[in-house]
Amino acid sequence: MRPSKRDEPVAVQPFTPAERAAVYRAIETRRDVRDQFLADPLPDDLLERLLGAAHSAPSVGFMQPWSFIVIRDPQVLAGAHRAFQRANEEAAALFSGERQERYRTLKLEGILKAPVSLCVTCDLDRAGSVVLGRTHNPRMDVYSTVCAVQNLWLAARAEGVGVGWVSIFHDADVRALLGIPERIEIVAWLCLGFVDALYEEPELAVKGWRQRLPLEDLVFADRWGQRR
Ligand SMILES: Cc1cc2c(cc1C)N(C[C@H](O)[C@H](O)[C@H](O)COP(=O)(O)O)c1[nH]c(=O)[nH]c(=O)c1N2
Repeated sequence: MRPSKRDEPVAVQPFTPAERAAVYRAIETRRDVRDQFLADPLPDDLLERLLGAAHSAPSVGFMQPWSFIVIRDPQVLAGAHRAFQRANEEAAALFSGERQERYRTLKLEGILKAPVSLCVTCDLDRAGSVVLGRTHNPRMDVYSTVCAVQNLWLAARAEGVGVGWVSIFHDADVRALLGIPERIEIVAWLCLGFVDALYEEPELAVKGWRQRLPLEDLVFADRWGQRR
């Protein structure tokens, strides 16, 4: 049987300098958004493009383990906000002294301000129990789902849409709120909405919580810990 065209790689078209710059600009100016969401609803076609970007992510064995729950119901959003508040209080209590005071000043979610939230889940059984590339590391499906989140986050930046990842929840609260079965892993709660202002640096750095580490401290040569 002759291979069809689809069976052969095609010549790559190099990115123009402007296209390349746009990719790096999206990466470098992407921010986690908590408070800058505008109330304007996200058009359906825009949301579809963002979901399409997420669905273009790499995945182990091409299992595409992700699902996306689009949440606009004010009651569900209010329930998520209450779940956040409960968990955030517990989290605050784990810091002490000045650190705890600073923690309490941080804004760590935008659930009620963002017009839509997305819950990104991972179905560990989507491609059966034996998955190409996952046999020796069962976490690979969750890693794949995180790739989908990052694709969406970068595409959103290019669309003028802010994304805020909220992870200060008890898993069981989100599961009950959204009716997620036990066998499905919850990976991310993302708040989405248009933004017209973003911090130039991570907000946690701007607010003095933690600074960006020097890249040269994180890159080794040939052996872990061995400086270049
Ligand atoms: C897995 C995961 C989980 C969370 C986050 C990120 C990721 C990757 N971040 C956002 C995080 O604080 C932020 O990415 C860093 O501070 C760096 O800032 P920029 O994303 O560059 O703006 C985050 N932020 C927040 O305010 N509340 C949260 O619960 C979380 N949870």
